[in-house]
Amino acid sequence: MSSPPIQWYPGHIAKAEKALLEQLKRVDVVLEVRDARIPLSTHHPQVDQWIGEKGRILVMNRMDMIPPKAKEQWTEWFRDRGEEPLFTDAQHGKGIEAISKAAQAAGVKMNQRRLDRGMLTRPVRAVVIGFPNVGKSALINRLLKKRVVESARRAGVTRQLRWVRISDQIELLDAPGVLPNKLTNQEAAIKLAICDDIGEAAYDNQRVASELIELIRSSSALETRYGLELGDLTGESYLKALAEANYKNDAERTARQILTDFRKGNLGAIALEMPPED
Ligand SMILES: Nc1nc2c(ncn2[C@@H]2O[C@H](COP(=O)(O)OP(=O)(O)OP(=O)(O)O)[C@@H](O)[C@H]2O)c(=O)[nH]1
Repeated sequence: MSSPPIQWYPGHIAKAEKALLEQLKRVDVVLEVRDARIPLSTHHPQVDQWIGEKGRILVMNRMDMIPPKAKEQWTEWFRDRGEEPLFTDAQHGKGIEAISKAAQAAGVKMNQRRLDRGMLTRPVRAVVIGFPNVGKSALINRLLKKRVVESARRAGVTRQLRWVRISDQIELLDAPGVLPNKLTNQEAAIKLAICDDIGEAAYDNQRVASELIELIRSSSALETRYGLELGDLTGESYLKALAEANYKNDAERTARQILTDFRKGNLGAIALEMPPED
């Protein structure tokens, strides 16, 4: 199919990047949130450079949306690279305690360095960052144990700065940092669009749904949900066939339905990315 590439608007990128750097300047520790369904595509190539020497906690959110096996394999893959991913389900409040503990541990290290330099100790300062809609606000609310940050299904609802206390030892910026994405890698852009992690980019639902069909073809999720065999059909042909069978030939409505079903978990727990072979 020859629809235009998925793009974000350059003005947004410059503005988002500036806001993000302002937030990062103020903190000791960064909670980097990724979507567990697509841990690589929700990794921003510049994030390591932006975080620099600060502590980083790697949060894999939406763990409820991937099979336990995928979680195990990703954990092993990241550990082989010296990283410890912490899996959360911010919607239902799972795995949150481990995040607070990790932030606290980072604070202990920071305060040891301060004491070594003859300075007073203070609470560790942290910020949650990640792509649009990965669950940053939901995570902040869970860390605070209350709903103070607006958490919405729409991408891009995040606002400005305020410190909130999670405990005696941790202060958190209540507004998450949104990672701007230039979307130069189209394969990643499509996965972000499928997962609704793309913010205000424009894209073609039918193309994105066709790609989703291709990506999940080895599972029986589509047959189970829609009662239509995939067989050897391409994603595009399956979309057409399903539109004809169930949706009065309306391919656009069919595409939106498939995407909504995937995003709501109606197709089951599916990882769209698995650790790459070495
Ligand atoms: N199933 C599931 N849904 C989640 C999880 N975390 C967040 N959500 C849902 O994902 C949607 C987006 O969550 P938000 O917390 O608003 O995401 P955000 O990253 O703050 O979004 P922006 O403000 O747009 O950058 C909401 O509908 C949440 O309820 C999770 O772990 N599992």
